[in-house]
Amino acid sequence: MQVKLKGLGKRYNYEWIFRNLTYTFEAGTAYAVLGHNGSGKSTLLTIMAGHNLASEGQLSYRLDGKTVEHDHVYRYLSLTAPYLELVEEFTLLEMLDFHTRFKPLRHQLSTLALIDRMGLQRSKHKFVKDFSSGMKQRLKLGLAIYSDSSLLLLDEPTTNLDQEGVAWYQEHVAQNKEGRLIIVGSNIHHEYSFCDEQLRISDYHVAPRGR
Ligand SMILES: Nc1ncnc2c1ncn2[C@@H]1O[C@H](COP(=O)(O)OP(=O)(O)OP(=O)(O)O)[C@@H](O)[C@H]1O
Repeated sequence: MQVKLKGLGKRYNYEWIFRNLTYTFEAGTAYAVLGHNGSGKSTLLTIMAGHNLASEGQLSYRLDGKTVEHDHVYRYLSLTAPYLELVEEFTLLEMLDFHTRFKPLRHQLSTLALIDRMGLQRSKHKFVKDFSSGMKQRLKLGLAIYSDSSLLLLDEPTTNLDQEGVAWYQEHVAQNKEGRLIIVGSNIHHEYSFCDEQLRISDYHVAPRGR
């Protein structure tokens, strides 16, 4: 998937978060969207995912040389972010069965094989609400990384992960990078060290009047 942003801007009420963002994210490349807390990384990722609307400018998506309509982009993307909720009332197996009904896994991976890859074999029948915060994060990442998507959006991907979890994330994202557009919203080096390109959202901030 290729995503082109042309003159993109986002404003909440009277506050411009970023403006004049013209940039092309190329297929098969991993990008880090960098910036301090509150700089607009999540806002940009949610706009690209179609969960949020830009205030000005255009976005366009292309896959294998064909334009993808905005209404269809959700079919080709997977996203993980701290604000996204899992279905707490499901067991792990139920959660995966539910998810894969809408979004199949890469390379026809079975749900049991995904559980193995997430290292959650002993928690198959555990309710998601009883998972630790690190287990929940691993599950969210597993679902995003292993969904059959050409656009993978990872917002603060190692939130709640310990050192072993971070190593797990790095290994699995590297193994599933090829051929995909990956965009990581982050300000922690170990989350985006595998990325090929960097975009600083602060380059698109608007100086307050009078400065
Ligand atoms: N729904 C909203 N309504 C009003 N303002 C919002 C809304 N969502 C985000 N903002 C504001 O937009 C700015 C950018 O927020 P955003 O969450 O995109 O930043 P971020 O770079 O992802 O931050 P962090 O690193 O803390 O996650 C902040 O000033 C935030 O308060």
